[in-house]
Amino acid sequence: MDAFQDHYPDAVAHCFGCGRLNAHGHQIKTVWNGDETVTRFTPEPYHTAIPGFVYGGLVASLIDCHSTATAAAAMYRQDGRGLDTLPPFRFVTGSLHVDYLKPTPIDGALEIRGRAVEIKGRKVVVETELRAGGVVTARGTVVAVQMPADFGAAPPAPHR
Ligand SMILES: CCCCC/C=C\C/C=C\C/C=C\C/C=C\CCCC(=O)SCCNC(=O)CCNC(=O)[C@H](O)C(C)(C)COP(=O)(O)OP(=O)(O)OC[C@H]1O[C@@H](n2cnc3c(N)ncnc32)[C@H](O)[C@@H]1OP(=O)(O)O
Repeated sequence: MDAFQDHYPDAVAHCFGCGRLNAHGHQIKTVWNGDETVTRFTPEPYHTAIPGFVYGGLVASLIDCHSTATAAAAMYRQDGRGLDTLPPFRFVTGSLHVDYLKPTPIDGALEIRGRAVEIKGRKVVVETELRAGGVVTARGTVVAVQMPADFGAAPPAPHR
């Protein structure tokens, strides 16, 4: 199944967390599962905080990009539009809040699930949980805001 990020136009596909054109990034892939969205990501040994556990910044960035993708997808779904239709909805992070509930083990796949809980004007609030081995280890809230027209005016980053 196509992931949301597969539909991002090239000009906005360089994000470290979710850009398919960023060879050094996470390149997360998010899909619908009913009313929720799901991303799976397997951390590498170099994503370590304390040996055996995932660096909190990685957890935050997974929640961040999963949630901005969820915001865009929720807006398309609300408008009854396909992901390839124009004009594209482009979201950036206005606010990212993460509660680290338990240490996140590094030895296995992480599952990130999100839900749009508010859509108002250009703003979507997304609540997201990250699980390791079925246990919720972090919970996040993201306020995603549709990009102002001038935000993406810079040329694409050179990393491919
Ligand atoms: C399913 C997809 C298919 C295809 C999609 C197609 C295209 C999508 C393409 C690409 C996606 C784009 C890029 C990749 C995605 C994500 C990247 C990952 C995330 C990041 O790495 S991204 C970098 C970090 N990010 C920034 O660099 C933002 C810097 N910042 C700003 O550029 C402005 O600050 C901005 C734009 C955020 C707001 O500015 P603004 O002037 O537009 O805001 P404005 O005042 O109009 O507010 C409007 C409503 O948002 C609320 N609001 C605003 N800010 C808030 C905050 N901080 N906290 C709580 N609520 C907030 C207001 O309260 C109001 O809500 P209300 O109406 O309810 O009062």
